[in-house]
Amino acid sequence: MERKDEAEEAKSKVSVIETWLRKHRLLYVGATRHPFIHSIRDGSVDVSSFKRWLEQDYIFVRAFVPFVATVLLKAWKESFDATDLDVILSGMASLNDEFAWFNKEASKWGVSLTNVAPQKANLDYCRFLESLMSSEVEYTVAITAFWAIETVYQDSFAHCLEDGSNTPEELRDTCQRWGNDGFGRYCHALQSIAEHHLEKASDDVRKRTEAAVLDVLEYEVAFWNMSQGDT
Ligand SMILES: Cc1ncc(CNC=O)c(N)n1
Repeated sequence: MERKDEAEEAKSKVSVIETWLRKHRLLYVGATRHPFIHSIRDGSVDVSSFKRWLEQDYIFVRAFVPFVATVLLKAWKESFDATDLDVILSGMASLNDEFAWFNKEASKWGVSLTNVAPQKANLDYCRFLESLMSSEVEYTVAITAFWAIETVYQDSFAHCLEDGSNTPEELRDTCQRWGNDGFGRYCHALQSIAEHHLEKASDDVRKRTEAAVLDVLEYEVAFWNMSQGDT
């Protein structure tokens, strides 16, 4: 029995991304099971924290669009697989809907999205996005960072919709936005694309991609901290 398990394990080679997720498990869990997410899931969330998150996230997503545009540009230049473009474009299309959603959500909560000052954790994260927009950053680095950014939200908000969660009705829309199955499939598609490029990448590019993923996870933790008011 044991022998067979070992043989099975040897056959299914662990992917680069899976290896990183195992290696950096604590940080990944820190980003996707943050106290802010727990508070949404158990219904104890502080309304002012949620509103702060909403205001700040709108600013972040404004900066995220040009980042995704540069990922699209790199895919067009550096990837010979047309599905890369299709998947990234579908991500851009959902960002378009997201702005309409932010406006609707803001009016529901009595929040104004204009004239919000970005907080430090947000500025830092946006500056990091901007650094990834440089044409000197390889497509492999950029698409994998993109996957990580989307996946943190997918994993976090899907957790708030699982059986046994106690997410308040008025927050379910937010959780659905990123926690729905379609968004989950889109994140998997991004993961396959990233993995495909990582398999072919040089050690140097792989190292820099791993560092970028770790940066993303750290910025996400800081972003949740900021939302809770502990900047
Ligand atoms: C801070 C942060 N990280 C990831 C996402 C999800 N991507 C686009 O919406 C987001 N909205 N905000």
